[in-house]
Amino acid sequence: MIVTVTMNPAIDKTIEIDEMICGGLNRIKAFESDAAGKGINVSKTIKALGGKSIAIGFIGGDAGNTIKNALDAEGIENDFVYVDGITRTNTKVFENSGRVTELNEPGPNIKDEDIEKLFEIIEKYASKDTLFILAGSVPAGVEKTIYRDITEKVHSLGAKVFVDADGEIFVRALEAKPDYIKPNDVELAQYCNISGDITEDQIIEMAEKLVSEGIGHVAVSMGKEGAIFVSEDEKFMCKGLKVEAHSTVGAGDAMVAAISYGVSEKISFRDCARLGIATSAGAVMTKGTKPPTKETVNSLIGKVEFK
Ligand SMILES: Nc1ncnc2c1ncn2[C@@H]1O[C@H](COP(=O)(O)OP(=O)(O)O)[C@@H](O)[C@H]1O
Ligand SMILES: O=P(O)(O)OC[C@H]1O[C@](O)(COP(=O)(O)O)[C@@H](O)[C@@H]1O
Repeated sequence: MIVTVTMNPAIDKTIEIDEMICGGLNRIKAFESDAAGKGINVSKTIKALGGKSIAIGFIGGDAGNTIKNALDAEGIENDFVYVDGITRTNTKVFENSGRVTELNEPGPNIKDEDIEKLFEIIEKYASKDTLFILAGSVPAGVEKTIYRDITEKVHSLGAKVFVDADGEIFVRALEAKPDYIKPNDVELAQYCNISGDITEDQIIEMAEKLVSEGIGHVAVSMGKEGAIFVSEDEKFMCKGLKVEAHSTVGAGDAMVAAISYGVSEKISFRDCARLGIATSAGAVMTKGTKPPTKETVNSLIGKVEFK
């Protein structure tokens, strides 16, 4: 069973404009809204791949209900804690040049009692057959150590954990040795205090170090360049696929989803990587924050090359 935990869900509002006029009037050409937030995107992509997951986390207000209704409509099981505040809206501005500007809101205030309820739900699902996906930022009121604490709790119940986060939340999560992580190259560089571009050799070196410290599997995504995958037994790089890019928002979540789905289907790490590259490339081809169809993924998977 896969359980996605989204502390800070969002309605992603994708806006298309010709060119951003900062400090002036911008006319919107087209817009669309999607139920999102990292774990929710993972659940939607797992569904698109033919798998099942349960989406949990905090939702509130009309935006929270919109997210729940969207998941219900897609047949994605969910078990949220309802909070007093309102689930955020994240605005993604697309310009003709392809430049994307993301404006992510902080999210509602979470109370201690909400966190306690979430832990009860988490413990309910935690068993040796569960893979938890802890993904994205955390809203106000939630300590940056929360992913570490959840990882320790569910590890003690035999479950596995996949962390996709950045900054302090990521650093603190590593203390509990998650089984899978997927930083992107920029996040990894930040973690290693590398200013400027991180090289492939530096990524491999750092991923190997993390594995030697007890992180089970490390996938480092590098945008259109592809990704590097390291575990105790294996190390390989996959080139990014050449596709017509519409929106890279959600590409990382698509990779997390594909690897998690692959793990739940007990396929090899190499095949998880192959599926991750194909699914994330497919996600880039969709507009807004939408997963690719299974047909698109199937049409891309044979094109994945290992280096
Ligand atoms: N322009 C692109 N063309 C093809 N694949 C892409 C492109 N951008 C991202 N991807 C795929 O999506 C994966 C995740 O993208 P990345 O931008 O690194 O993640 P994140 O969204 O977490 O920052 C990449 O490893 C790659 O496989
Ligand atoms: O919780 P955060 O870090 O603010 O990120 C949330 C945002 O990231 C996304 O999940 C997309 O993430 P990726 O592009 O990394 O896959 C959006 O749908 C959402 O608005």
